[in-house]
Formats: sequence, C-alpha cells, structure tokens
Amino acid sequence: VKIRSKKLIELHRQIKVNFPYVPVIGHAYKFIGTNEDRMLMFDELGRQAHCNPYGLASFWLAHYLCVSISDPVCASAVLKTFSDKWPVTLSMRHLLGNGSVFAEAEIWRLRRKILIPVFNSKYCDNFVKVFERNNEVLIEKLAAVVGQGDISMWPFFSSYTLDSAFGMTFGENVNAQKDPNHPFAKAFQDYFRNMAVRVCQPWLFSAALYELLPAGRRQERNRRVLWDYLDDIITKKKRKISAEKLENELEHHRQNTVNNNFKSFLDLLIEFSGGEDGYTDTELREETIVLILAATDTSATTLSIAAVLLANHPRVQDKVYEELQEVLGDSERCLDNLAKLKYLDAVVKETLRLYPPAPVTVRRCDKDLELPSGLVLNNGCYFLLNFWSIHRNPHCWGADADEFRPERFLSVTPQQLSAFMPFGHGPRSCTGFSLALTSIKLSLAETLRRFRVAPGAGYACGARAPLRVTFDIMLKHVHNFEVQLERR
Ligand code: HEM
Repeated sequence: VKIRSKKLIELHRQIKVNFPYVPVIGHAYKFIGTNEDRMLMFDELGRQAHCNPYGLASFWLAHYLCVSISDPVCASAVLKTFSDKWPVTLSMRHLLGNGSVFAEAEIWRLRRKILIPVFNSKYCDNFVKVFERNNEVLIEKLAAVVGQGDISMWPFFSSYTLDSAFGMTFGENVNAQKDPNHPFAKAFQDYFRNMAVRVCQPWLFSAALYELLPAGRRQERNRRVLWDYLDDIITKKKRKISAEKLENELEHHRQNTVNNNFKSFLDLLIEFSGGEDGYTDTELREETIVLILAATDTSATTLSIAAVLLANHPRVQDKVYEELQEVLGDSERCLDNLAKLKYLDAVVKETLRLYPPAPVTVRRCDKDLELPSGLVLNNGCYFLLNFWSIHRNPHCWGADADEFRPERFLSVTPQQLSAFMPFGHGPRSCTGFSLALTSIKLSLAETLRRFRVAPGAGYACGARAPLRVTFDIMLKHVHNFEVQLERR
C-alpha cells in the first residue's frame, strides 16, 4: 500500500508539475456543489488538461487519486485496457443489480457476450418500425402545443424514447406519450430524477443511511413498482415460450432461417443465454432494465439539445430544412431516405460532440499502463474519461472547438473521428449506437419538416453563450430544453 501510494503521489506530481499554476486539487470541493457546478468542474479539468502535454489533470478525492483524461490517445488506451468501473457506480446497483452497464468486470464479460448478438442488424431492422410508430404519436403531441410560447422539449422526447425503448425491449407499449401517469413510466422517471439528486450529494452514498431517509424510502417504492412490472412481463414471456416449445424456436434459429416475427430484446436475451437453462428471471430483469435505461435519457437528451441548438442557430436549421425538402419532398416515409440526409447527420454528430449525453465515464486502474507519451499510469488510480473535454480539445478540433458548427463533420479527419467518443470506446462501449442514431435522426427529420423551432425566451445561446448544462447522471439543460414551436 505504501509503495503504491508513493507511486500515485509521484504520478500526481508528474501530471501536475507540467501545469503548476492552477492546482486542480483545489477544485475537488465542487463535487459537493450543485449539478451545474459538477459540469463546470469537468469543463475546468478539461481546460487545464488541454494545456498539459499529456492531456491529463489529476486531483485527490479523499484518498483516491483521480486522473481526468482529455487526450483521445490516452482515453483510447485506458478504455481498451480497463473494464472495471469506479465504486461510485455502486449506488446504481440498487436498481440495476449486475446489469451489464455497471456490473463488475468479471460478470460484465459474460453478459456482454450475450448482449452483442442481440444487436445484430437482422434483428434491429424490426426495431426501426417501433421508432416509426412512436414518432407518429410524438408529432401528434407536438402539434398540440404549437404557438403556445415556451415549451420544454424534454417531456415529449423522453416519453418518445421511453416508449421506443420499452417497445424494443419487450415488444409491448407503456404508452408514456399518451399516458404520462402509467405506473412504469412514472416510477422510472421519478427514480432517475431522485438518483440524479443523490449522485451529487456524497453524504447520501451510504445505502444504510439513504434507506432511512424519505427519499430512500421513495426510491424503494419506485424500485418495487419497476421490478414487479418487469417480473410480470418476464414470467409471462417465459411461460409463452415454453408453451410454444422453446426447442423448436432454438432449432429454428440454429438453422438460420429467416424469421419475420418481431423479436424483442427480451426474446433474444432468453434465446442467446440458452433458453430455459439460460438467464434467470433476475438476470433478465437486470439486463432488460439496463437496456431501457441506456436507450431512454441518452437519446432524449440528444434530441432535446439538438432542438435547442437549432432554435438558436436559425441558419443551421434552414439548411436542415432545405435538405429535408430536397431529399424527402412530400414523401410520406422518412426512413428509406435517412442515409441521404448528410447535413442532418452532421448536426446530430455536432450535437453529440459538444453535448455528449454521458459527458464522462469512469474506470479503475488495476495494473500499470505505459502510455505512448512514456507516462506510466499506476495501479490504484481512478480514471475520469472526460468525453466532454475530449470533444472540445482544441488540439483535435481547432480554435473553434467550442462552437456549434455542423459543417466540420462534412469534412471530418480520421484524427478527429478518433477524438469523437459520445458512445464510449473499446470493449465496454455502447452496443446500441446505430439504433440510437437511427431513432434520433428519424425523430428530428419528422419534427423539423413540420415545425420550426425558435429560441425560448428565458436564456441566451450562441457562439459566446454556450448552453448551461447540469450533470444529472446524463447531461441536462438548466433551462429545461425550452423552445417555441411554429408550424411550417
Ligand atoms: C444518444 C444515445 C446514446 C448514447 C450517447 C450512449 C452512450 C453510451 C456510452 C458512453 C456507453 C459506455 C459507458 C462506459 O464506457 O462506461 C454506453 C453503454 C451502453 N449503451 Fe449506450 N448510448 C446511447 C444509446 C443507446 C441505446 C439506444 C441503447 C440500446 C438500445 C444503448 C445500449 C447500451 C448498453 C447496453 C451499454 C452497456 C454496454 C456494456 O457495458 O457493455 N445505448 N452507451
């Protein structure tokens, strides 16, 4: 322990010594600040790291040495080498158990093997129809609030993404868009709202203490609603599969014949984990709730931020609209032409670059790693992969790195692409990125061809006024993603 501590102290000195003027250690206190302070801290760590030859900044969080990474080469090496996450993610296990996203590395490795084939494009094609159906409801809902002044885009997009995630995962609809009081939708949204409050208050990390507080008891009730709901679906699904003679289904799959029936994530997880001998009901619950969580707020944040950015950059919005007119004309279906919408694609990527919904992720260093720069990252430190600041690194993105300029993605360089990690990187990266991009582009195209978005009255945004955002596990907008909607 002593030797390791010495090495860590030396590592901190090496990183810090290269940028000695603003000791980052002084900023660790902001972990106790508001959710907006947290984002400001990630930003500040990043700006200091941009001035450091290693692209790193380090600070002590109690006795943990945390290394914040803003250099894409270092980030790639760390994400490819380390799979364990920080103990700070433990509180997420209250709901998710050992679900792949926060599970410890040993369990995650086994689960990832089953998760990967679930995302094979031959199954995903069917999911796109789920997006299309839910988009129709979204457009109806948006049409009802045209001309009503400032409206928050969040409830619209988050219930659209929850309906889509639930549809993909179970082949059923919770109808969050039409019925915001649906017990699952309500408990899900309330659970993550409370969780966002908790992650910013380290004194609430202790499960024993939290459970005694009213907020902890409320979370317990939410968890019960969510688990009961999912357990019921899983039990029914398993019963149905046994009745349909699971063996025939598996044989059917082995022969690799084309099955036109819709298969939900749950069907596929049961099938790939070995049918009746595969995942237990608890494991299925853990994996399915991870999928719903992973697919919901990430995509809703991207859609909502894109709407706010477009509202505040009318020239960009006009170009998107011109492209939509040119490519789609009056055609009913967007979906067949999504690949032709190059400028829209650039807008989505630029949104994800400047405002990655998961602005940071974490890893635990369990062996020494020598970087191409020669610096050795020592066993025992913890990494903060700062996607937010990798995406704003002027060495990769140029002097206008902080500006919203989708055109940069029309002539993006390979070096820039390797500095673009909104979906993570390496073996633990996002399995759903392709589905996410399809769902987001489809929704934006359908929305923007019918409505113009204009800025909300309560805030400024532009080249010199970046959006004020908070760290609520996912990135959120201080002004609640407010815009005004006008009919085209
Ligand atoms: C804009 C939308 C999305 C963004 C920005 C996003 C981002 C991410 C990131 C950054 C990670 C890796 C976290 C880490 O390295 O610690 C991740 C993991 C994951 N994502 Fe996504 N995601 C999105 C949408 C989706 C969708 C639609 C799905 C599923 C349908 C999905 C499924 C997953 C899963 C299962 C993992 C865990 C992978 C593992 O631990 O092996 N994501 N996502």
